[in-house]
Amino acid sequence: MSHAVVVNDVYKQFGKNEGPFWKALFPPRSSNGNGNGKHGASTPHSPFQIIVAVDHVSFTVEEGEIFGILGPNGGGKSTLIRLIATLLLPDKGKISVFGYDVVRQPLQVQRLINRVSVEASFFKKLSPMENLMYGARLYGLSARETRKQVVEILLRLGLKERDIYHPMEEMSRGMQQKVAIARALLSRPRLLLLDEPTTGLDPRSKREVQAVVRELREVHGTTILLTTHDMNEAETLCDRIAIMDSGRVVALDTPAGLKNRVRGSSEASPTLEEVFLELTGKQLHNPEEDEEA
Ligand SMILES: Nc1ncnc2c1ncn2[C@@H]1O[C@H](COP(=O)(O)OP(=O)(O)OP(=O)(O)O)[C@@H](O)[C@H]1O
Repeated sequence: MSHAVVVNDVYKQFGKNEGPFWKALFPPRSSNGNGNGKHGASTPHSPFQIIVAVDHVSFTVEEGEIFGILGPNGGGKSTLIRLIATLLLPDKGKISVFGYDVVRQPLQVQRLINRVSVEASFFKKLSPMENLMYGARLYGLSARETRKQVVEILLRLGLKERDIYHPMEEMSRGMQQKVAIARALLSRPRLLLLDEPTTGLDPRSKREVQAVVRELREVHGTTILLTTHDMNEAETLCDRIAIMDSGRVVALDTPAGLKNRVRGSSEASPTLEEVFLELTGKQLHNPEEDEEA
């Protein structure tokens, strides 16, 4: 197997301006002015807060693997995906996708990947078919072939035939998420980046999306890198899981390997939830539970 993604000692921070711009021009003498090196730190008088989103992360994803990044809100998962997708530049470290460097060879990388995120944008007055035909033109695909493919993919993802021709604004978020996945599949990416692909979906839609992810790997050998808050999803879908917390990878292993690490003397197999708690000392916060409550 060859490497699909190599992430080597990658670091990314964001600076958040917390006050009027002129304060940044006259930092108080007593502070260092930028809170550098500290996680989410700011000095008492500093208008800037430095947030370390990705903190010296390294891992490798093999071709054909389903690799999960599991972690709580703000853990750095989306930033990592956006770095791999060439949408952000790393401050330090190197990332390559099928041997191409994301900073020096972004076009080559972009031809091989596609990304689905929760904030996927569509022309809401247009139907899934119209949106996907528009996307297909951007990818340079033929209209006739694409029309057939769009129907096939959307039905496979659980949409009804009539939904394919209705305005997107009349669709649930779950259905829109499926259309976003369908759009990404049109370009037949070698690497599919799925940023929380099933967040907000009902259990049935979740299963449909997960089945398509598995099928993509089985039938087309697509490499899939996904982020999730969902322990069950990570366990059922992923060959390996990197647990990310506060920008760092705190563990990386197969689901079984992760469980073995914290098995201890007890015979019972721990849940991944328990593994997360053991490794980070925190509960994994799941926003969907809040929504459901
Ligand atoms: N463009 C940005 N500007 C400033 N801070 C940012 C930016 N993008 C992300 N951050 C911060 O970086 C940290 C990591 O965010 P990120 O979105 O990568 O986490 P996440 O694990 O994907 O969380 P979530 O599940 O909520 O999306 C957070 O503290 C976030 O507020």
